[in-house]
Amino acid sequence: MKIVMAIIKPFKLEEVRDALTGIGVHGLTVTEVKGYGRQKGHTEIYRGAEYAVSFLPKLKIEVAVPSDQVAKVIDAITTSAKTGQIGDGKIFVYAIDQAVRIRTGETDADAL
Ligand SMILES: Nc1ncnc2c1ncn2[C@@H]1O[C@H](COP(=O)(O)OP(=O)(O)OP(=O)(O)O)[C@@H](O)[C@H]1O
Repeated sequence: MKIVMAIIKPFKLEEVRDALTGIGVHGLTVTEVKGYGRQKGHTEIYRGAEYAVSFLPKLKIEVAVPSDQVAKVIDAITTSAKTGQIGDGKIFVYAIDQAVRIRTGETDADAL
């Protein structure tokens, strides 16, 4: 199993969620975060205004999926979160050892 973690522009959340639902992803976690990428010192448009970038609001999305679904999830996020402008975000993938559904005690792929 893997966690696919994506940092996206906040206004892209609905599109990304719809794309993930469309490929059968049943759950995700969203966290409000702040960050910057390589454009630091340049500018980025946020809610119609141009900002000199230090830390900009972003959303962090985390999806736990079986390893064989990672490529599909990355593709769905990339396609739905992309504007083509700077600051579109990044995707990081890392391994997880275990998953448990608290209500039933199911584990690993059955718990996702
Ligand atoms: N190396 C990194 N490590 C951790 N988080 C990062 C890293 N790079 C970017 N991020 C996070 O991703 C967000 C979006 O990154 P961003 O798209 O601005 O990266 P970039 O490399 O400048 O790409 P672009 O050229 O598309 O602007 C940042 O605000 C930050 O939260």
